[in-house]
Amino acid sequence: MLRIAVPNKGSLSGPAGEMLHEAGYQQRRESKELRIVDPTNEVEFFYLRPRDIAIYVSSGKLDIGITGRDLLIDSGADAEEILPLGFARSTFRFAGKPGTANAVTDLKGRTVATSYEGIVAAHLAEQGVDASVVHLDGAVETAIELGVAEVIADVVETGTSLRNAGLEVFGEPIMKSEAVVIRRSGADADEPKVQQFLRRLQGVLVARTYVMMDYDCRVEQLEKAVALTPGLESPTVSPLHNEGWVAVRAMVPAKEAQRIMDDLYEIGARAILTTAIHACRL
Ligand SMILES: Nc1ncnc2c1ncn2[C@@H]1O[C@H](COP(=O)(O)OP(=O)(O)OP(=O)(O)O)[C@@H](O)[C@H]1O
Ligand SMILES: O=P(O)(O)OC[C@H]1O[C@H](OP(=O)(O)OP(=O)(O)O)[C@H](O)[C@@H]1O
Ligand SMILES: [Mg+2]
Repeated sequence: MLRIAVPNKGSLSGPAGEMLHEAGYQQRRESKELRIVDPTNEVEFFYLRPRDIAIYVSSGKLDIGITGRDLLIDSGADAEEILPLGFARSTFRFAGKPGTANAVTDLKGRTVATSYEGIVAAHLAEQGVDASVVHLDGAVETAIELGVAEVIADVVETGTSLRNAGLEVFGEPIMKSEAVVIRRSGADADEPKVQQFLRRLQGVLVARTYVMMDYDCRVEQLEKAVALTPGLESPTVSPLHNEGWVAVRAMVPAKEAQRIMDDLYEIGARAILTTAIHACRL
């Protein structure tokens, strides 16, 4: 049975559960449940604190985990990312009151508050900057107002939390993060159960980002039309009863679907339809 760690709280928890559900896995019904077995798919899910997931996975007791790239790196655990999942996207940055600093090199001798001590200490060392790091569990934006630190390093998504605290980012982004699937470093990459799990999640990612497009066009326009909708492999082209016409079917990126429909119409394609993809194996 495959043993998988899933975030039990925070920004990662809801979207991770939704993705697993879309991939056909049974998920817990109550937020207090700490583990469940999905007997049909022969998987056991452990609902753990996102911060602890890399540690459990690196111990080898759990095969796979879903966590944030920033949390994985911060933990220093011996685990590696095997599939990015596209949600909980964030950037990790320094911030302070306007005018406090312009670059990481300005932090020499100063104090930085963060919940991600591992990332910050490593970044400061890499840049050769000698600064102190204070660990706080969360809401680090308030640390400056209350005099615990002059600078913070935190997750930024919309920037609302920083603005509300009267803070501004400075320096280069320290890292970009998103939810990722992890496993123990060097674990068997070809394990069939792991591969099947990854294919299912990849199927969800594709189903979320692509739509199926169908249209009819005249044979003379086919090459131009296919250039607009090349599909992932190659589009399906079928003859129509009306001579000189063909029906074309191809997957297209959902974000570009309306523009592609306009372009297809321009070159004479008609009956252009898009439909959602519910599941997929590439
Ligand atoms: N506002 C946000 N937008 C996008 N991703 C976020 C946001 N806040 C945190 N994350 C991401 O979520 C992960 C942190 O999850 P975690 O559950 O520890 O924190 P949280 O979502 O802030 O919840 P908590 O209330 O427990 O602090 C990290 O990968 C981080 O990059
Ligand atoms: O740029 P924004 O869109 O404002 O998002 C970033 C904020 O979201 C997270 O905080 P959270 O609400 O999880 O609280 P925490 O600081 O206690 O983790 C993060 O720590 C930032 O404070
Ligand atoms: Mg948080």
